[in-house]
Amino acid sequence: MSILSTNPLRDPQDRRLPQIAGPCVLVIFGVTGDLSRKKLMPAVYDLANRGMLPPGFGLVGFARRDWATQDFAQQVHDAVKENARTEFREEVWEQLLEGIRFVPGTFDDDDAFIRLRDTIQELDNARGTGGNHAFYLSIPPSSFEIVVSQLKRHGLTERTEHNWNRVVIEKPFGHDLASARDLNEVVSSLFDPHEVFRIDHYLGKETVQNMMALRFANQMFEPIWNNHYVSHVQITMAEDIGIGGRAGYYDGIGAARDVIQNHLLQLLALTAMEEPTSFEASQLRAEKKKVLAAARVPENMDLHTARGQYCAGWQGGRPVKGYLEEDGVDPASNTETYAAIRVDVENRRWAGVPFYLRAAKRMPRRVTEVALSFKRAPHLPFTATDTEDLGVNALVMRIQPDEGVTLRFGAKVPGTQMEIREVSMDFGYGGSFTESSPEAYERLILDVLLGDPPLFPLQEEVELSWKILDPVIEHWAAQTEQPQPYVAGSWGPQCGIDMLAADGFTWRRP
Ligand SMILES: NC(=O)C1=CN([C@@H]2O[C@H](COP(=O)(O)OP(=O)(O)OC[C@H]3O[C@@H](n4cnc5c(N)ncnc54)[C@H](OP(=O)(O)O)[C@@H]3O)[C@@H](O)[C@H]2O)C=CC1
Ligand SMILES: O=C1O[C@H](COP(=O)(O)O)[C@@H](O)[C@H](O)[C@H]1O
Repeated sequence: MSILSTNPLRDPQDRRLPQIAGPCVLVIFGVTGDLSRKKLMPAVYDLANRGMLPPGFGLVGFARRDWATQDFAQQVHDAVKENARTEFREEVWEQLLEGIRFVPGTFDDDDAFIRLRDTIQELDNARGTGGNHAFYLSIPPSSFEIVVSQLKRHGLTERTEHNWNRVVIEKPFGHDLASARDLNEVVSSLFDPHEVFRIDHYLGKETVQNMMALRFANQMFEPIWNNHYVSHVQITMAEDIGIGGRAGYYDGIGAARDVIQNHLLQLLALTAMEEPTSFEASQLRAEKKKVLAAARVPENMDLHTARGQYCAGWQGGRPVKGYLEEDGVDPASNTETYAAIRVDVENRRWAGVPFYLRAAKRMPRRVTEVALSFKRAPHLPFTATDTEDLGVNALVMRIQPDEGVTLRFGAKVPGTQMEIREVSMDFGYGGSFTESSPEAYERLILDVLLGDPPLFPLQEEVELSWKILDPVIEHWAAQTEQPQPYVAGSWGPQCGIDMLAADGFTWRRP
């Protein structure tokens, strides 16, 4: 019996549910890595549990550990038990298990790719996949090219009109504009554009998709969504964690390339774009592209950018025990773990409204939000004392972890005086919906298997984002001093505070 037909989590009559993927094999390169363990394998299980995967689904792991399929299956099982969103059901697991295989090898090992091809063929036959394959590259960006070339070399990119082969590439796509173009040249020589899925998992988040619902399904926000009313926008992605065991990837990449180039600029694009004519991939991407093409960091980068590196504290006036002592980090590394930039969107709607983007590790708490701060009312018929605690009006889209939307405004404090104080009106997912949000990777993996592209950035978006960021990275690379230290658990270095103060603003403390 299929997972679908036994699944209590799925109501087959519900027309709003996304389609179910057809028979296929998903190959994950880098299955022993952090992302695969925490997100990808649990997402595959959750999809199976929700009835979104077909009975003929196969999962192949590729990594350099000398594992047998049982070892890999155990790894998937543990990852699922630890990180899946839905309850563990033995019958779902058993059915998934039948399609699980493991291929040990390194990316430059031709024999390993021959074994991979044989394994996929065996699964194609056993599971009736019709020769449909998705190759997920959850690997260091420096290995994207070699893996894609190996797929081609071993005939794994061949398709007919009856089957499909798709490649899923994790971010960051390149480390600057030139390398993104080089990588794209390799990828597009082997895959057609509609076969390439560049993942930016922020686009798979419910709350990020809700930004479009909030803006375009309602009448009341649009009239104030422009430079007549908005004074500035703050986009924050703060993480309380450090780099964990990911020094090999993170050191040399840093916060700006890791998340500003992709997640935060995508959030900016969704905040600033015009209404798309539909949510078809081409329309949505066209609007995002216009924003990214109009966005730039102002020229004075000493003033309008800031970078920092976390430390544990200070001793004798010097920072101690921080990022530089993490396992695998170059002790002289100038990689930033805090990055903040001002971006101006040079078009009629946003002229004069700075967008401030900040991303950092080892902040006081994990929070991602997009906050629009509004201008003050042109006239206040109150005394200055009445409005001492008024603050500025703000609309905050809380992306995570406390998902929802907050509106901040002034209200009269009960009593005989006309005293105004800042208050909040909150929408929270937990309180308003009984439906649970799928994890971003669940949605995105399903979209890959369905061949549904709107939530995947195009190469042009990737290039436009590098065009915005490259001058900043070049500016920082030319600096002789280290990124400014900040104590882990604080809201970042002084230069970040100064960056906003120069424009007369302060960072929100979410
Ligand atoms: N971790 C996260 O939270 C996120 C990560 N990403 C992106 O996902 C990708 C993977 O990240 P992450 O999982 O953190 O990285 P990890 O360093 O944790 O994992 C990398 C994986 O690649 C394998 N690998 C590396 N080199 C080779 C090689 N030469 N041959 C075979 N296998 C190899 C590793 O195998 P082995 O175990 O043998 O070393 C490991 O399985 C990156 O592009 C990253 O930007 C995106 C969003 C979030
Ligand atoms: O892309 C990345 O995102 C994670 C954070 O993801 P989130 O969904 O938990 O916000 C970040 O830790 C990692 O450095 C980065 O590569």
